Amino acid sequence: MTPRPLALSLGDPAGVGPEIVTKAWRALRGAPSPFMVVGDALVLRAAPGGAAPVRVVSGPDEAARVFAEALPVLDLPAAGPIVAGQPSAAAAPAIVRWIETAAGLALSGAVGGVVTAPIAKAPLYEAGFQFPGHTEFLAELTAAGGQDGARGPVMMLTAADLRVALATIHEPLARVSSLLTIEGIVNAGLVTAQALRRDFGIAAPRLAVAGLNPHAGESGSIGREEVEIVEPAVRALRDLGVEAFGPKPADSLFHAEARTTYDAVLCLYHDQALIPVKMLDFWGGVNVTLGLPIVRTSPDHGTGFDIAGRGIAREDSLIAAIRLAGEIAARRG
Ligand SMILES: NC(=O)C1=CN([C@@H]2O[C@H](COP(=O)(O)OP(=O)(O)OC[C@H]3O[C@@H](n4cnc5c(N)ncnc54)[C@H](O)[C@@H]3O)[C@@H](O)[C@H]2O)C=CC1
Ligand SMILES: NCC(=O)COP(=O)(O)O
Repeated sequence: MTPRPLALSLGDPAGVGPEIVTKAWRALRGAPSPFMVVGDALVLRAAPGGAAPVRVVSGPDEAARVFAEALPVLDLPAAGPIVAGQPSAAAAPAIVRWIETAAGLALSGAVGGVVTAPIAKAPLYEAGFQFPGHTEFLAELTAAGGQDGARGPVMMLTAADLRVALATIHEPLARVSSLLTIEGIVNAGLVTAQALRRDFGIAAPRLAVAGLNPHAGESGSIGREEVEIVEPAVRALRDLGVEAFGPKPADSLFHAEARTTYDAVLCLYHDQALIPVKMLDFWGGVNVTLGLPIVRTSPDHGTGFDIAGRGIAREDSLIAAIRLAGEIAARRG
């Protein structure tokens, strides 16, 4: 039987997306899990790094059939001109439509999941996009879909032996403290534990919870968030059957020995989570959205406008994202 392909939204066509998608197809064309690009065929044909045979397809079934010979694309052209390295708000409606179409195909079960190539937020905001990123947009698009257990979205990044989940995502640092709540941390912990079991096959996941302040607040003398919010949240998670511990000082949570003591860290803000992942393996890192009715992964890097069009972008992180989406889709059956 031909496997259900993944839908891969092309992301910002002026970024590294078209190049890394083309390179990923070359690397994976013989692999068992095919993908179909939802994007612009003309842009893909012009991608740097060596032309790939691009085939316009009518849907996932045809994509799965042609994948070994050609890069399949569901062609939804963007308003031009598309110039590598020069993002434009004119492309925003197409970028958004590619994500919506991929999510719709996943919700209907026509594809096994969604992989998103990077978008830049600024040109989308200029065109009226209302969401901080894919994570929140996909949560909105799939809000009516059925979901067992706790509901996300929770952003997780994985690299090598490290997984980090985020209690807050794209928030200004000055607002993080006021956004942390016991309920929010408990929900993020439940979503993460559930995903570790269901999507990553870890039967009894261990969850370290990071502190916010230096030394995790030093018993309340360097900040009260740990005592008033994080500790009660960890207790509540334990009462709900999650093997959670913390708050742990974040500066000593990420070295190799510490990483053997947990299956994931629940971090309290964006850079606390993403810096260790990108330090450990920038090229192999993957962004996964947890707690949605669909599977969604993405490379850990952004649009790379500074190198777009030069043929030097690395496809490794996108390949890791495609592989992980295929694995999670297979686990979910
Ligand atoms: N999943 C997504 O959609 C993400 C989107 N972004 C967006 O990307 C835009 C640019 O963000 P930056 O902070 O500049 O991060 P970036 O990841 O685009 O670039 C950081 C550095 O990594 C390099 N780089 C990125 N991808 C590469 C690749 N495939 N191969 C070789 N080098 C690569 C770039 O040249 C740059 O030097 C922002 O608008 C941000 O919102 C950022 C992260 C993830
Ligand atoms: N820093 C991660 C990032 O910007 C990706 O966000 P999203 O588009 O996956 O929500």
